[in-house]
Amino acid sequence: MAESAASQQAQPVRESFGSRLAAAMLDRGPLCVGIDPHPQLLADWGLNDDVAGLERFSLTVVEAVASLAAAVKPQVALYERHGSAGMAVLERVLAASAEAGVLSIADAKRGDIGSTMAAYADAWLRDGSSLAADSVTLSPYLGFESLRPALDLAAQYGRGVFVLALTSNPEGKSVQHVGGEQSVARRIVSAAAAENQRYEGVLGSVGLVVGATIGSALTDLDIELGPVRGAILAPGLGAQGATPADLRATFADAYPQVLATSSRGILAAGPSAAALRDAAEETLAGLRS
Ligand SMILES: O=c1ccn([C@@H]2O[C@H](COP(=O)(O)O)[C@@H](O)[C@H]2O)c(=O)[nH]1
Repeated sequence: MAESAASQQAQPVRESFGSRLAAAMLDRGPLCVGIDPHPQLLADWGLNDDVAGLERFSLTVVEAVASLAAAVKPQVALYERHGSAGMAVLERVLAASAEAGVLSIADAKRGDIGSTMAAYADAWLRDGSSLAADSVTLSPYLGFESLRPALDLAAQYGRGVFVLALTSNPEGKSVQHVGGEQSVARRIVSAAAAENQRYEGVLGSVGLVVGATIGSALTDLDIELGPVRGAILAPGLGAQGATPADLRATFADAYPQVLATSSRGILAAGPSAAALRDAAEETLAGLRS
């Protein structure tokens, strides 16, 4: 007899990332603080656009928000632009986040053919890698199945992935909305739901990125997020214009799965750690009300 897809999947041996994230969201609330050390923000904080400025900026954010955010999300591009020394700072930011007890999401948006994907998975998700984060963002536009090495490694190591489904930028529609009733976004959501079947009774390791700015796209494309049984990372709050009310209207019944993420909207309050905390707390209050 043919085995079902779910029973063929490797069974997770560690607590799922979804379950760890759900516990953090229950404890602290549904906020992820993005760590995006843009040159302009470094300047506004009185820091140089160099490796020392990058490190001071990033560790200040971790220290300020680690006890009140469910997760932090360093934007990898803003470390890469400083070369290998910038990536070494990112390693220290990930280590500091783990030490401070806050989950990390490396916003790397990786995606490639399977053989190369295995190397990305090793870098971001394997125990012992200096870049290993609790989770990483992935791009499925070489085909969802090309992400297989990362999907399997995440499950094996109790880590997570967030797959781009409906991104917060206006240009995303030109790819993600294509396909009518079987839109690209809908297929990605279904594939994520199938992956999470390997988990029983808890949120699985595969989350999705669905922007807070997408308006009525879920309804227009007939997409339900509840059956995914994974966390929804929602960027777009704050600097991109979305409000907590938009999040509630957009996600409706799926709102409890949503981890809202804001970077510049909170980071603009720095460099004072107290002011950063206040900004994060104000955002959290809006998400809870
Ligand atoms: O659809 C997406 C996916 C990722 N992002 C990333 O989130 C932050 C948003 O920063 P803000 O300053 O809060 O606008 C940034 O790192 C993006 O690359 C996204 O915005 N939308």
